[in-house]
Amino acid sequence: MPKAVVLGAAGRVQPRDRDRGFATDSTRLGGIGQPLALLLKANPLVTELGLFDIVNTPGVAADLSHISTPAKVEGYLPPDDGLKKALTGADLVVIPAGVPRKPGINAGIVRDLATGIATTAPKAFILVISNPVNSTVPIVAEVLKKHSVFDPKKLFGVTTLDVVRASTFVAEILGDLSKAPSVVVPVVGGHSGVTIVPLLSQSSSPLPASFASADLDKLTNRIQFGGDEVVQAKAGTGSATLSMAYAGAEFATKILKAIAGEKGIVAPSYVHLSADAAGGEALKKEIGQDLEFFSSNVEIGPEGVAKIHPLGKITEYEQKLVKAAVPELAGNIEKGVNFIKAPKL
Ligand SMILES: NC(=O)C1=CN([C@@H]2O[C@H](COP(=O)(O)OP(=O)(O)OC[C@H]3O[C@@H](n4cnc5c(N)ncnc54)[C@H](O)[C@@H]3O)[C@@H](O)[C@H]2O)C=CC1
Ligand SMILES: O=C([O-])CC(=O)C(=O)O
Repeated sequence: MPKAVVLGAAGRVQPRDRDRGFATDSTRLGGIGQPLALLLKANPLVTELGLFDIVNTPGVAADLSHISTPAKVEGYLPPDDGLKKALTGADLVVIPAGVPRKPGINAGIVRDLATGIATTAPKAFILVISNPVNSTVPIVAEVLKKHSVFDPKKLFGVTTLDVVRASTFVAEILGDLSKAPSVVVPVVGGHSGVTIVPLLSQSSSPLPASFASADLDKLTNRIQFGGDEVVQAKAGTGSATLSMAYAGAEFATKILKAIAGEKGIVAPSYVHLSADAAGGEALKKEIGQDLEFFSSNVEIGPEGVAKIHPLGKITEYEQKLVKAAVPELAGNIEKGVNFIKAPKL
């Protein structure tokens, strides 16, 4: 009977919130939280759906509650212990709260929400969407460690949008978008720029033989900087929201299936490398550095991470991409850790 909770679920920012720094434009489409909550409400595996935000959740919850699917929906605001009420009994907590491209603000928001999870739902699976994921996931881990409730098997940075983009772009190149749902391309590393490493040589649908190295550069760059493509098209009013909601719901569904006992659930995710001692250590050897977090294909069971898969056979080109990603990731992880451990430094 899984209860899913979305922290940052209201999405549509009111003009008055501009003064509080939550958005620069009230005409923006309205965030990840709302469409993600819609997709979770539509998922029959969810029996309870808790929505928390600093604005609008009662309205969003009332609206969603009329949809004829099993989940009972409740919306909560900060007054009267709203966060605690939203998190009570949560099996799965998804965090899209924050502001696009404002890493400093997001760090504080994620820290505070993680504190709520540590005290109210320490056994829940935690799915972090708020950017920069490479740093916000270590922030959540440090908060949980401080409260002595850190379970590395249950903390996930959501990198699914990179995987979704890679599938779509490869299907486009193959000239057959109907293949997009079935093309599988592992994307490893982290979730920003050069830390995003698509392993196109492992694509389930091989690229055309005519694919030149310049084409490979172009495709790799498009996957790494897909977020910029959307930011530019939205002309300053926000970043990817609908595709992220789709990706977030897809990953959440995998977790819900794993909780329900389904076997063989594998997805790339940014996880703590101690989550599975054997797999994590082997992965550290492959990437040549003792990183605390890295995204790779992860097998998920009812207790969380069951196995972290190795990168496997990768090309020289991909090895170079991994080499470029590692130092950047190390810096991002350190920033997140220091935000909690040494906030004044
Ligand atoms: N992991 C990924 O692949 C992606 C991550 N993102 C990130 O997701 C985050 C959200 O993006 P959008 O939905 O477009 O932003 P948005 O500004 O439209 O929505 C964020 C929501 O968070 C809420 N919020 C702010 N402070 C809060 C708090 N303390 N507690 C609860 N809710 C709070 C806001 O009221 C708003 O409803 C950003 O950090 C963005 O960069 C965006 C796209 C992809
Ligand atoms: O680029 C951004 O700001 C949002 C994001 O993470 C993405 O679209 O992948």
